[in-house]
Amino acid sequence: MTSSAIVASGLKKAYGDKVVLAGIDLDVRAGSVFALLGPNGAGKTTTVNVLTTLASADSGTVRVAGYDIVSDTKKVRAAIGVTGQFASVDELLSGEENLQLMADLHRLRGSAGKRVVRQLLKRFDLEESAGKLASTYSGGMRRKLDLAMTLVGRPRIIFLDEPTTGLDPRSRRTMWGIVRELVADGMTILLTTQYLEEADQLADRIAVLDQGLLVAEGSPEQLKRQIPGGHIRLRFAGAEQLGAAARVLAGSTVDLDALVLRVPSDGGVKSVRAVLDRLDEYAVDVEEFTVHMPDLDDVFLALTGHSSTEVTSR
Ligand SMILES: Nc1ncnc2c1ncn2[C@@H]1O[C@H](COP(=O)(O)OP(=O)(O)OP(=O)(O)O)[C@@H](O)[C@H]1O
Repeated sequence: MTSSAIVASGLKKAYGDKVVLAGIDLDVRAGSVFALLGPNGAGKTTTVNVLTTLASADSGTVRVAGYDIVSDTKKVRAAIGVTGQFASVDELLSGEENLQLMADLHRLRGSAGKRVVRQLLKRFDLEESAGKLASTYSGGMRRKLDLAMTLVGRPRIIFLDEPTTGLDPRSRRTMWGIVRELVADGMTILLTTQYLEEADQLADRIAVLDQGLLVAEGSPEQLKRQIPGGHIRLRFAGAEQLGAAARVLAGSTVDLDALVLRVPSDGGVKSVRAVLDRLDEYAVDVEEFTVHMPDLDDVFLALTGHSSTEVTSR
């Protein structure tokens, strides 16, 4: 039997006239990663704030770790960890001091506290910088420290609000590795993200949030099936070259005005090479070449009929 770590039903919230959550239902299985995917302003942070008891909903019910967030707030708080977009790291303390502070807050006294701090510094590869002020840390290090601080309390459920926004690709991959380890340890993770790739990489289930409503929910595979695949975009110097390319590349679509040809592709080296080889074989010259993988915009266009940046008034 699988149990639910988070169950939300009919969540609504408005700030004045502005409806931010318009009736959200969620069911997050224990031990899984659930991604809430949406553009800026979709309501991701507000959802996390409500689920973590930081903000109250206007209506709807939520149970987290089996407890009602309104009548059992303390028990909910004891079961969860929250890592936000604006880290709770104290810049004027060292990494080690920040962790020690959390250990003190969780009443892990003496050697027990020191042991936890040491273990977390090691696990997050922060030992070398343990004594340095957090203000000197890079964005990636700060996120790691923030997450490490969350883990001091041994939460069963972790909320990660945009854990990799603003990080370079390498730090992003490190963070993904950490998330996978946490799940392997049996934790439940609800993360919010603006990146389809991140949700795809990490999540068992993805819910797409658009203007306070869930417009789709499913496994990454189910969701991607609804989205047009990747393609290679080729731009030519003239209509003649464009026409020649269109004749030799099966399944391509022509944009005559832009002198552009779109060729369906998974973006992999093999399929890219096959396209270039074919053009070479027929001596067709290409002006510009880009590989396009589906992103949040493609998801939104496919699911909602509008782009992720297009704001419509409710
Ligand atoms: N305290 C508040 N008062 C008024 N409006 C708010 C408040 N908090 C959020 N909003 C509005 O609610 C909407 C949703 O915000 P929210 O932060 O939940 O979105 P988000 O999906 O997390 O976006 P982001 O990626 O930018 O954090 C936005 O239009 C925002 O301006």
